[in-house]
Amino acid sequence: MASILKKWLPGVSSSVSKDNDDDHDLEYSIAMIYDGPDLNYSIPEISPFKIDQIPIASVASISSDQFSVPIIQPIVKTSHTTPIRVSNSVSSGNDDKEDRFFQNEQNPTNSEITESGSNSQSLFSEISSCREGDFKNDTPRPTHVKRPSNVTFRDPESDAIVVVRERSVDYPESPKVERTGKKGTCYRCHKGSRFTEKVVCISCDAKYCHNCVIRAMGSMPEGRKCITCIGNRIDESKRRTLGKSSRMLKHLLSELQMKQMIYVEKISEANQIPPELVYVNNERLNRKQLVLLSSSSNPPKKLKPGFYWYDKASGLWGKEGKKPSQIISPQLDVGGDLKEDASNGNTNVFINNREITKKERLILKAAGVACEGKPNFWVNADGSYREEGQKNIKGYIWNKTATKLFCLVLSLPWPPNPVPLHGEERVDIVTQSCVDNEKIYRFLLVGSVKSGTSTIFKQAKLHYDVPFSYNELQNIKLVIQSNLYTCLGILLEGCEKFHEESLLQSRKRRMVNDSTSSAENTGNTIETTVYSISPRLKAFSDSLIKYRVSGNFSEIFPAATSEYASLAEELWRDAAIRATYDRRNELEMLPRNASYFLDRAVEISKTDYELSETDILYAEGITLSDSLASMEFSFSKPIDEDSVFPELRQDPSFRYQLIRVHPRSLGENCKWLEMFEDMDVALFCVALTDYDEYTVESTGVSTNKMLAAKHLFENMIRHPTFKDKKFLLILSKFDLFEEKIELVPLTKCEWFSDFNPVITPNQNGAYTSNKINNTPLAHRAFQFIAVKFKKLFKSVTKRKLFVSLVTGLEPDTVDEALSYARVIMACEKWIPPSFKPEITSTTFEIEEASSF
Ligand SMILES: Nc1nc2c(ncn2[C@@H]2O[C@H](COP(=O)(O)OP(=O)(O)OP(=O)(O)O)[C@@H](O)[C@H]2O)c(=O)[nH]1
Ligand SMILES: [Mg+2]
Repeated sequence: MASILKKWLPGVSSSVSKDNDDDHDLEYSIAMIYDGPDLNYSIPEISPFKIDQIPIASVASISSDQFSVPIIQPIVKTSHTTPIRVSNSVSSGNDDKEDRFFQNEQNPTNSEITESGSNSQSLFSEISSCREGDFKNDTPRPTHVKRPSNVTFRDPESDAIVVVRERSVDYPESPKVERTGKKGTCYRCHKGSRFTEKVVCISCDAKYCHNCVIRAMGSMPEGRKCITCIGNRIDESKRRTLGKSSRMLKHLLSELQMKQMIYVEKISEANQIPPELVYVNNERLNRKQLVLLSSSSNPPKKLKPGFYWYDKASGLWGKEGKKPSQIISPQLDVGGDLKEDASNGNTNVFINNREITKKERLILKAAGVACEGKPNFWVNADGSYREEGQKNIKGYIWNKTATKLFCLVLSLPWPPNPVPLHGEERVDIVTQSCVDNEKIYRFLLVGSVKSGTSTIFKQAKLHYDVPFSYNELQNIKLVIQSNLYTCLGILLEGCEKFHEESLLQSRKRRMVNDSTSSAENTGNTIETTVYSISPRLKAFSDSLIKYRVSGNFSEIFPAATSEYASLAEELWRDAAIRATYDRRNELEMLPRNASYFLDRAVEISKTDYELSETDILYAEGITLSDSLASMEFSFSKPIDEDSVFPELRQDPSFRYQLIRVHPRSLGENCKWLEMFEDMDVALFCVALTDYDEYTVESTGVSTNKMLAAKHLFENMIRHPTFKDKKFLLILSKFDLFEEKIELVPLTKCEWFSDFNPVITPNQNGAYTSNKINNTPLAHRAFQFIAVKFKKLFKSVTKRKLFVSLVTGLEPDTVDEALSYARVIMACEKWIPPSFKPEITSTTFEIEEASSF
């Protein structure tokens, strides 16, 4: 490239550098120095990274097929430049408007561009003489748009003048921290040198050494950011490093903590691209469109603020004014209409109304497409093309080896799945995936709050022999130990409440009895003392109540837990607490398994306390932060020999991953579900017992938990990333449900108000309360709930919902549910539609039409 320039312009020296900014977009940045009589610009050899600092001389990123004689112009700032072809009568209306759009105080004035030659001058003058106010109103003007720099060239083939135009989005920089120490040292302790390994804050660029990083960044709720930067946007130049692991952090954090850090760094709201900085086909995106774009099955790679064009029919995608860089998911409802000049092609050949570039024309030729005349091809996502106005498909662009070769050579994108899947080819692919035992199949486990997802996750770990990590066990221990004190706190609160109630009652009685005998008063005094805690335990009880309020264990109980164990046990044995525990049904907050742990207070508080399997299962949670837990496993047994899925008989070699996410981590309206787009089956867990329970939201509104679960379910199945996913509904806590349904009618939940089991007499003519047509009431109610969810799912997705009944404390039911998920996935993935057997929609069949 440099030698070509020298040949054409003897007075011009140049330096050429590769711009590796985009995977598919290898281009050359050229800095030119013209040393002619009128101009005296002199720039030493420059590195591509310093291009921005060059005050004069044009630095352009140009494609090899689009220039002839460079004419030098001053520039203000360059990051990306875009060649557009214009005729002497200057640009089209749209170009006009766009260039007006770029005018601001930074623009070079007309006088600054006089060196550009008369053609380009008149062109530029005409563009810049348009008033900014004329710009299209429906596209809001970004407040931080940098002005384009322009370079004009003469096209060798057409003699037309080519203007290289730049458009880039500007945005408020994240504040950079000021270094107080020497260059290369740690920003906190000022020790070390530039060779010391450091972790960099993705927002302010501060760098911390091994000793300081945790102190400076704390628990990293938004990933690698200083505590003071939490909530700040990230430095855009670091966007590509988001979610990348760091060697130093790997040593400092546990595997799980590392995973969580990576996860939150990727999903935190503050770290996302502001949608208003992304333009597609000249239209600014909103949050919904950005999520749609980035959660599509094939999203733009390394998306960053900027201007892009997108061909919705074919999925072709590129930076504005440039050749396509990728083929993304087609038919996404983002951006405006594709413009003819979106990629600045100059070939007279059009694809879906866009004039293509010369490189693309080569691809068409390689695919055997006749490009004579001024053809306009309609190209679909599968590569099929037809000529404008014609019905018949003329052929496929992407299924030729030559096309692929040309795409590789010309750095043009190649579709992710170019072969049309039909006939024999499809069967080959099916067979291929069956032997592909390297791949991991992923199940995402999500559920409403306290639906039992952690219990299922832990049960699966125990059942499939997946060891708990040291950290997980420590976390569970900590949860159990702090729960012990939480339960005691709940009991104490209850105790106080009952004490006050009985005081009030005895006062009332005393007033009534004042006129009667004094003997009865003695009895009332005894009643109030039942709920009085022994004075010896007063200080400890006060601390427990404080802990209930603050939730900060180490602050309230600074010594080791073992120090308080005997006090905890003594309190648990106290008569007042016992009397309160007898009324535990009135204490909503008290977990059912409280006595299991309280009975063993001393043992649990010991430092060498060893967890049993039951302890693990009964303990709430799996991670302290409750955000994300993941395990890999293999099924212990293959699918039955007589199974309809022979492909799965070799199954033990396949690996599966179960990922449990707390709904809180999915954000409002499950917006972060897009992170889990590569999941094979979504397991949605609902506790059957939720139907008569309530949750109080942050707004103070109390909502029925079953309706809250329904709401979460709807959000998930409507989410663009999950709308085509297989769903398995897990209805959990069946053991508790069996007990509850006998006492509390299902109609307590308004969604189930039409549950009206027809109770028919048994063979002896007798009516039994707990059996309907010989089906236990709990099963009938379960089926009713399952059908409610199935109907809801069908109405939204037009597809079938699979349902499984689970008791988290029973390993077999958990195994059954996960095995069922495997069958559902296998059926979807590997069995060609024509061979697909009908799988039942529940682990045991539901008669949808039957009366309840
Ligand atoms: N009896 C019984 N208890 C269960 C069952 N499943 C869960 N539990 C209990 O219900 C409580 C909540 O269960 P978790 O597994 O922690 O529920 P979760 O979905 O993780 O809830 P979050 O902490 O909100 O995420 C725990 O005390 C469990 O021991 C079950 O099938 N039967
Ligand atoms: Mg939990």
